[in-house]
Order: sequence, then C-alpha cells, then structure tokens
Amino acid sequence: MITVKQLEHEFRIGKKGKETIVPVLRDVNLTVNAGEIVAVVGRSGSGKSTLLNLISGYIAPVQGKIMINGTDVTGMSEGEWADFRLENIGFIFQSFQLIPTMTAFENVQLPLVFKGVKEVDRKIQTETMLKKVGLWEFKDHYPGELSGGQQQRVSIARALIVHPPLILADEPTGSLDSENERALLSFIQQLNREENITFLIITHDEEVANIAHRKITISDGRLVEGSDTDEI
Ligand SMILES: Nc1ncnc2c1ncn2[C@@H]1O[C@H](COP(=O)(O)OP(=O)(O)OP(=O)(O)O)[C@@H](O)[C@H]1O
Repeated sequence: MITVKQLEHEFRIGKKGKETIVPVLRDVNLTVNAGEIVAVVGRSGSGKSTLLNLISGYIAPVQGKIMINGTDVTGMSEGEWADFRLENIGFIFQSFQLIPTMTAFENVQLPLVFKGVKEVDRKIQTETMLKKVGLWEFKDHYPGELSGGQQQRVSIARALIVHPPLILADEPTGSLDSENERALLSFIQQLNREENITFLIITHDEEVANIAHRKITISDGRLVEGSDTDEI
C-alpha cells in the first residue's frame, strides 16, 4: 500500500543566504502492506509528523521515492495530490480539524462536494456514514456542540466517506479520554478487519501501538532496530 524508498528530508530555516539546514529524515525505507495497521513511534522531534506529511504530499522530499496504492506520487503537482488524496487517503488528526461553521452533516459530506458528487447521492452516502459512526441524531450539531469523542467520530466519518484504502492518523487518541480511546481503537480494528483499510498511525500512546500489527520506531530521523527495514 505504501512503499518509501531512500527518503531524505531537511528543513531550511533562517534568511536566504544565511540558512541553516536541519536534517530531519535520513535514508528511510519502509513498506506498509495492504490490510496492515502500522504504528509509528518515536520521541518528540524524531521526524514522525514529517514522515506523515511527506506521505500525504503536504511537503515534498529532498530525495527519495514514495509509492501509494500502486502510484508513484513523488513529484506530483499540488492539484494532482489533491485529486489523489480524495480517492486514496483518509485523514484523522488529534485536533479533529472539523470546520466549526459547518454541521456534522456538512463536515462529513465535504469530500463528496469536492469530488463533485450529486446532492441526492451525497445525502444518501452522508446519512449512511453518520449512521455507521452512530451520530445520525447529531447531524445538525456544530463541532462546538459535540463532545471530543463525537467530534472524532465525525472526523472519521469524513475520512471514510470516499472509501479510501488508506487512513493516515496523527495522534488520533491524543484528545480523547480512555473510554473514547477504547471505542476509537476497536472501531479502527473493525474497519481494518471488515473493510481491509490500511492504517498508518503516529502515536505516543502504548494502547494505540498495541493494536498495530507492526511498530516502526523513528530515532533522529532514521528507522531503528525492530523497525521495518525491508529492501525494496
Ligand atoms: N516546518 C519546519 N521548519 C523547520 N523545522 C521543522 C519544521 N517542521 C519540523 N521541523 C523540525 O523537524 C524535526 C522533526 O519534527 P517532527 O514534527 O517531524 O517530529 P515529531 O516526531 O512528529 O515530533 P512530535 O512527537 O513532538 O510531534 C524537529 O526537529 C522539528 O523542529
């Protein structure tokens, strides 16, 4: 599902001509197979979010190659990335990233609006998805009128609405209490089992790492012992 080959990334900070180069990822090789749940762990500042941002196309690598779902995404334009993400990747974030001025219904249907799906079809699909996450009765609530766990379920419904084969999650339980965390983790396992959705999850949380089939550790920008270092 994801193949990353010899990925390198660095940030340049400071004024032009006097830039300091901050190396972040070095020679990262990894494979995530379809149907896997993979946790990415590592200390703060080790490069986990940078790896996710590269795999999401929000930043471009200095070197290396990324394949997702059979497509070489390295070097795609912003427009190509936007289309690719809509078809292939769902996102779940610690901060939910819902649009506060839109209801739960409007937030969930948004990817379908971007895809140009007809209103009548959007309505049916959004209803199905809100029912799936148990929030149909909250469809007219704004994010501010929902609990943290409910907001995370809205964000999952929004991620799932286009039926992506891959979900990328950045600290998805970071804002949840332990009850909502358990519910989210069992939902992730259910989606993985029943719909074969692949998950790549950044986490500091042992409970989250425990549901993963495999754990990848990043230390100072490199994958370290116990990690997937498959030659590709
Ligand atoms: N836009 C940026 N410009 C310059 N340096 C950056 C930028 N983004 C991240 N960095 C640096 O890159 C390194 C890796 O950051 P990254 O956010 O990937 O770490 P992380 O493992 O996700 O950390 P955390 O667990 O705290 O979220 C850090 O040293 C950070 O300061």
